[in-house]
Amino acid sequence: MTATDPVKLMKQEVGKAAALLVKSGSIVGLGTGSTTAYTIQYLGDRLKSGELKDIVGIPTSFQSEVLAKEYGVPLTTLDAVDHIDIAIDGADEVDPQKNLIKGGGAAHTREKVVDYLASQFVVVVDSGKLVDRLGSVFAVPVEVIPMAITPVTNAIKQLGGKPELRMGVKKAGPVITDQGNFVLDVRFDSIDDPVNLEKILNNIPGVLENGIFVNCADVVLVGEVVDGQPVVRQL
Ligand SMILES: O=C(CO)[C@H](O)[C@H](O)COP(=O)(O)O
Repeated sequence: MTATDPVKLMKQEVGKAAALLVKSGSIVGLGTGSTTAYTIQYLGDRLKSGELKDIVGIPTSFQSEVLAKEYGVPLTTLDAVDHIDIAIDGADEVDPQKNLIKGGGAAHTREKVVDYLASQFVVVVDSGKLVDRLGSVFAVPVEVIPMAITPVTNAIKQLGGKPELRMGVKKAGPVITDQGNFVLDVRFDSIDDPVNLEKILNNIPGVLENGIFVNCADVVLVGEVVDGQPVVRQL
């Protein structure tokens, strides 16, 4: 089925383009979000047609696990493999140095584990995700263990951030991550040094992981619509 909404169309094309990069016999990191949902679907299609064989996926969330099962992509765990050949994952912001903000789906902790382990990390985004500077549009998601939410909130305010507890949709109360934690979405006036900010945030006791991904992406595929037609280019 082909999407008609332009953003969905971009996500579909770029998700499919990334699925075509996967070779038979690969161990594949399966990202989270609406773009990688298309990747997982196309991986399943390629497996069903016999064009692709013997791949196993490592999911980065319950969402990607459920989708992989739905589309027939066999799964494994990090305990059973010694490497990941390729990881394909979305992002909420991408800067010109290929630094990312991730975690729109509150999956950034598992995503960071899988994406950093991969020999090749391919990012799939629609063109609306490209920014000159991280933090321009999207807040930085920070996963926090629940008992530390107050001191972590205070520490982030001391750093000049504006934290907001992420609330559930169709669920009363805060979002609970796949690990059972809370997420603070933190706005900063300007992120001048993402490398340093990533470390500083992770050094606050009670923080599990934040959504700044630096020096990690190998390839960024960008979906665009040109003259009404979806095209994919490499950043
Ligand atoms: O980081 C993520 C989930 O934690 C997603 O990859 C990111 O939010 C992009 O999602 P989408 O493809 O739906 O725009």
